[in-house]
Amino acid sequence: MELKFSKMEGLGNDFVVIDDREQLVENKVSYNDLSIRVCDRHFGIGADGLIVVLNSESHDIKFRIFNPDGSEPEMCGNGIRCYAKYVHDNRIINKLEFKVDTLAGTIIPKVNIGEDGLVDTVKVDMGEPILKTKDIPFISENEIAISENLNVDGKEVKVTTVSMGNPHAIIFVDDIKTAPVSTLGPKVETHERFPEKTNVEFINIISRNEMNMRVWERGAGETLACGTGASASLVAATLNNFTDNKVLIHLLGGDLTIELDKNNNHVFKTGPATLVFDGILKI
Ligand SMILES: N[C@@H](CCC[C@H](N)C(=O)O)C(=O)O
Repeated sequence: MELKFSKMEGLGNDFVVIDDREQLVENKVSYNDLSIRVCDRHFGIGADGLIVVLNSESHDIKFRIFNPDGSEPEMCGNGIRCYAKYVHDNRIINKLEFKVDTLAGTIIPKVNIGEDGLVDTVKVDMGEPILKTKDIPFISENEIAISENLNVDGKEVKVTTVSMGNPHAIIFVDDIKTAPVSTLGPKVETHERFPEKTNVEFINIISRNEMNMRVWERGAGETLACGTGASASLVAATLNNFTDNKVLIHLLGGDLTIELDKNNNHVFKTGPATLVFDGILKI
């Protein structure tokens, strides 16, 4: 079978996007196995995730995302912008704002059209952050974990935990360049107090409206950017009273603007989405 795909990226967080509304792919191969295959940077296309476009009975359209290790996370902030560009530019959805069915609930992207008539940037209503440790899930005696000690190899590391539908542990550091992303990241990701594992963000505060971020993603390793991670990090920074409600976040792959709307407690994220190339894969 020949499978059409688009290779897309949002701030260097890159994805293989496929349209399986007719479920022809799923009848042939599991999305989990396909993700392991296509995400491989040596033997596959190379990506931080596989995104699948599906029909939804309750929403305009449905989104599923798979990590390079084959696991299925609930949401992906950079991925949803690429997805919004894909469904708009391929005329699957003919609206500028639409409701997407995800494992993290309803997500609402609003696309901005560039001079070429195609989607340029996307503003996403990421919904409300989840703070209760039992819902993240993070095993803790506290209802909410703000700079709580986590014992890693005998040393205490302070984590603030937030879910944007998927789990995040935020660690504040003095220097982003020397942050122990590839050493501490995997240990926190697989720590026994995170029963569903976690994404791990390292944040360096620059001012009350600007910060640096690096991320160790669950099921993927260090990536150039993470949209749910950036959203969770703003929430964590406000919980610690380090920033105001709107921040510019510098990631390895570029900048994101994130805002926590105090009126409805929703997080809004604005950033680019880019088509890298289209291709055909034999499966
Ligand atoms: N890159 C994403 C997050 C993708 C899912 C994550 N690895 C997880 O397992 O939760 C983003 O931009 O949010």
